[in-house]
Amino acid sequence: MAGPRIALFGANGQLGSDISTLAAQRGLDLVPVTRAQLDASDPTPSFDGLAFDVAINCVAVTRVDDCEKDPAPAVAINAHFAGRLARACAARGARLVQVSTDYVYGGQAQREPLSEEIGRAPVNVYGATKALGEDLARLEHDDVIVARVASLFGVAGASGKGGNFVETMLRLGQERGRLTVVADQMMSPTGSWDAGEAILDLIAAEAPAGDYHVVNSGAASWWDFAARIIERAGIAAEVAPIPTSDFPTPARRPPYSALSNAKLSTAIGRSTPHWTDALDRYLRAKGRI
Ligand SMILES: NC(=O)C1=CN([C@@H]2O[C@H](COP(=O)(O)OP(=O)(O)OC[C@H]3O[C@@H](n4cnc5c(N)ncnc54)[C@H](OP(=O)(O)O)[C@@H]3O)[C@@H](O)[C@H]2O)C=CC1
Ligand SMILES: Cc1cn([C@H]2C[C@H](O)[C@@H](COP(=O)(O)OP(=O)(O)O[C@H]3O[C@@H](C)C(=O)[C@@H](O)[C@H]3O)O2)c(=O)[nH]c1=O
Repeated sequence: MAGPRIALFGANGQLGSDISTLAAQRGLDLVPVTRAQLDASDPTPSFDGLAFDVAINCVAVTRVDDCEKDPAPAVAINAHFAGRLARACAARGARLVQVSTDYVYGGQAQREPLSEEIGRAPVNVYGATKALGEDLARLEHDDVIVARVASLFGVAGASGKGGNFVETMLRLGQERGRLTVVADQMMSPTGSWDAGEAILDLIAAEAPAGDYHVVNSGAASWWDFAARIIERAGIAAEVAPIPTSDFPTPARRPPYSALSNAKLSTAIGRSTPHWTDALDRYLRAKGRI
């Protein structure tokens, strides 16, 4: 076993399961922590018996519309648990990698890839609770890396969502033959495998504490993303672009949350693959191409 001992909270999730696999491949000393061992909604969670040098927090409530309808679980898990874990890290002198989201943005005017310098402006409860989680973690501890990932797709699928956008598009494309997808929301599609690689690289590089946009290269609208998924999987379905006003949802989505990953590239000494490359690897892993 090499390097620091890493405790991975949310180890069974979409991102967590890829990080577990990657850590095993790299021969890292990783301790998976799952819901069965620790309930993140507990106001007094016990971290007793857990020894680690770095914690990665992949725990979250990820159903964006549910957060809007009932904020309480997201406030407890996305926000307060991050603060509680940060306090436990501070007590141990351990670094915290707090996984966050592009949905901390959305209210800003800028329409070019956002750097870490721009102010956060969430437009929904999920994003607001993730932003609060970042803040509470930093209040409790100096040594926090906030790793903002986005629009994740990984082979396990998000356990909270019961899948991911790629699987939804593949299913709807086969069932309906015609999809309508919003073309006026720009973001950074990101394979959870590549996000996991970059997070482990940040840890290995002992990158300075602070915020990092941990995303694949390139930006896309959800329509661009859907059209590419359907085309690469060879599904005979039309993908029609629509405005957000034609797809009402309980929670607003950011009109623009494409992220610049230049700071990440500098920190880990490489750029991340383009999202189309990550999508091809995902579809291959799923036996779709
Ligand atoms: N999915 C996405 O598109 C994006 C996700 N993110 C962020 O990435 C991170 C990982 O998300 P992802 O892997 O996709 O999502 P998942 O829903 O797959 O993972 C969430 C994890 O949180 C765990 N969890 C939820 N509630 C509790 C609880 N009460 N106690 C203990 N564990 C709990 C889940 O456990 P269990 O497996 O037992 O349910 C799961 O392991 C999160 O921080 C999320 O906010 C950011 C941008 C995009
Ligand atoms: C299924 C579907 C969705 N859409 C729209 C709705 C929405 O605006 C957009 C994205 O859809 P979803 O609801 O699947 O995505 P959403 O749950 O908003 O995804 C977000 O999840 C959280 C956890 C994050 O942190 C974000 O980075 C982001 O990945 O696509 C269509 O236009 N047509 C469709 O058929």
